[in-house]
Amino acid sequence: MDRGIRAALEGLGAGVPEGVGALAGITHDSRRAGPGVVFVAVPGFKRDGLDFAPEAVRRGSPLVVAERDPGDLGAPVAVVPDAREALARLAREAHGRPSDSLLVYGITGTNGKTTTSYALYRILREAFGEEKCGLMTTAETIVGGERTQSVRTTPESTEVQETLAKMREAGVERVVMEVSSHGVSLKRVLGVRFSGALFTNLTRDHLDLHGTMEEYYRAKRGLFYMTEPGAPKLANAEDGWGRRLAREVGGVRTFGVHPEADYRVEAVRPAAGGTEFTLWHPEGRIELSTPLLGAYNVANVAGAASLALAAGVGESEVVRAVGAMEQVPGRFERVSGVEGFEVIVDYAHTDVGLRAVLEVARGVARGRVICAFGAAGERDAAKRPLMGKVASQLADVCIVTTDDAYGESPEKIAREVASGIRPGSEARVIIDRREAIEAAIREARFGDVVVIAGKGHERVQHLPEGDVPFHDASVAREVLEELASGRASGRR
Ligand SMILES: CC(=O)N[C@H]1[C@@H](OP(=O)(O)OP(=O)(O)OC[C@H]2O[C@@H](n3ccc(=O)[nH]c3=O)[C@H](O)[C@@H]2O)O[C@H](CO)[C@@H](O)[C@@H]1O[C@H](C)C(=O)N[C@@H](C)C(=O)N[C@H](CCC(=O)O)C(=O)O
Ligand SMILES: Nc1ncnc2c1ncn2[C@@H]1O[C@H](COP(=O)(O)OP(=O)(O)OP(=O)(O)O)[C@@H](O)[C@H]1O
Repeated sequence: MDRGIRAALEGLGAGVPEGVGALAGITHDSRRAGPGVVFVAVPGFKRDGLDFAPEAVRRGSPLVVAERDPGDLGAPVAVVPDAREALARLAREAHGRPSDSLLVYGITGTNGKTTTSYALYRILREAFGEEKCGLMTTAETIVGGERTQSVRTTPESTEVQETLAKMREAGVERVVMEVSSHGVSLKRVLGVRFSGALFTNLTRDHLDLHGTMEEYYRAKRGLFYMTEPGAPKLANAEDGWGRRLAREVGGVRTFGVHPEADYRVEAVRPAAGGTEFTLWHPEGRIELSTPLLGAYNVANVAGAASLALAAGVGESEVVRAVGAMEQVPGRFERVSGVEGFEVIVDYAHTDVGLRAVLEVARGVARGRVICAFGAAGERDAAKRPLMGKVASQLADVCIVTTDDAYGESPEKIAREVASGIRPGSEARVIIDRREAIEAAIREARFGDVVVIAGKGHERVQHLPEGDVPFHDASVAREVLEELASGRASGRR
């Protein structure tokens, strides 16, 4: 590790000053600093990492890497032009360039990244075995079958490289990695060698970071420029940005129901407990049957199948794996109950995601669709009324509640969401998420579908007063149990 870090610093034109002892790690977080651990001071959105350099040095960091030398830190400072880039390059070298020994497939886009990643991971598992495959998504990280919950979609470069190194050491050969636009823009995946890339779609989100859709698109496109020439690259032909990507970047092929798609989807039909469709590919066609519901999941599964075929996986493995796909945590997750209605937990947190899940819910419902949802704080505020509008168009009853408010007022966010609700719709605001879920479930009657949208697999709710444990599916289960026991004892 020491040699790798020194070489990377030299590569950045900084070098390690005389007398610095053995280097044993890299961090951007002073709370993780320690003897031998190099502290990289990143100028953040909220704070300047340099403010924490004295703490890192106190904890034992022998070297600080920063964009300027504030003087007298008590440790030498290596000055670099771009701290995030330095962090990524140092992390890659510190871990011995793990992606050079792996085949890493990056999945990007606004919606569908996690589902597409799980589908591709399932196919690779079928073809190469569980112990040879890894997965990094918003929901989980899986190393050779061992699962841990994720905190972020694409973590900082130190964690990306560390996880890839862990995978390499465990004997993993192929990795599916969900890559967020933050991951590209904030250089979290810089230095990862990608052996395949896929673009799902681009709709309004994260403009708080990117400013414009053009910049947001360019961030996603960045993944394709980091992908090896000649490696399989796929873009969704149903999406205008996807078609643009295919025109702009050499070697990108397209998938979807679009008539000119290279991997063309045809004859989509509902089947018992799922969906069937035909996928034409350059060497023929396959009939796919997936337990997932909805047109958007056809796009997700078709994308994953196309990338797998382009990467050389056999048709029969693709067909078998797609047919055996497991529940993706928090994506159209059915919470079982005995009440004669369905409760669905879904991660939809944009107007597009909400439309997608509510359309499927409408298809499943024999009665009404009841939707409890909210919008996140400190994130692109313009999507809030759009979410209210979509929910009131597609659900019979809307309950606006709190998502992750972070430091923002939940009441203010809810007002902004509710401002988009169509006049005359049946809608309520219940700020407390638990109470909102309870109200939605108590409202349901035989044949109805309750959709609890926004937090999916997540187990923490970020509120102005701090983080609290919260898991939509567990809360829904508790409410259903209360209802069942109340009914058994004659209450209700
Ligand atoms: C906008 C954004 O992405 N912010 C991330 C960024 O924050 P920042 O640069 O503003 O950091 P900061 O808090 O100002 O601190 C500056 C520096 O001081 C350091 N520090 C801070 C405190 C301390 O005690 N000691 C210390 O050394 C920090 O480690 C950091 O390097 O760097 C921090 C350190 O890694 C992240 O925790 C933080 O993610 C926040 C929590 C976050 O919510 N990010 C989301 C928006 C995100 O990244 N989402 C994407 C997209 C998901 C999707 O597609 O929907 C994702 O990939 O997950
Ligand atoms: N291809 C798609 N098009 C539109 N909406 C989709 C698509 N796939 C999934 N969705 C909706 O978006 C939600 C999130 O899906 P998924 O987790 O697969 O996307 P994601 O891109 O990983 O999201 P995030 O970046 O926030 O992690 C789903 O629960 C569903 O409601």
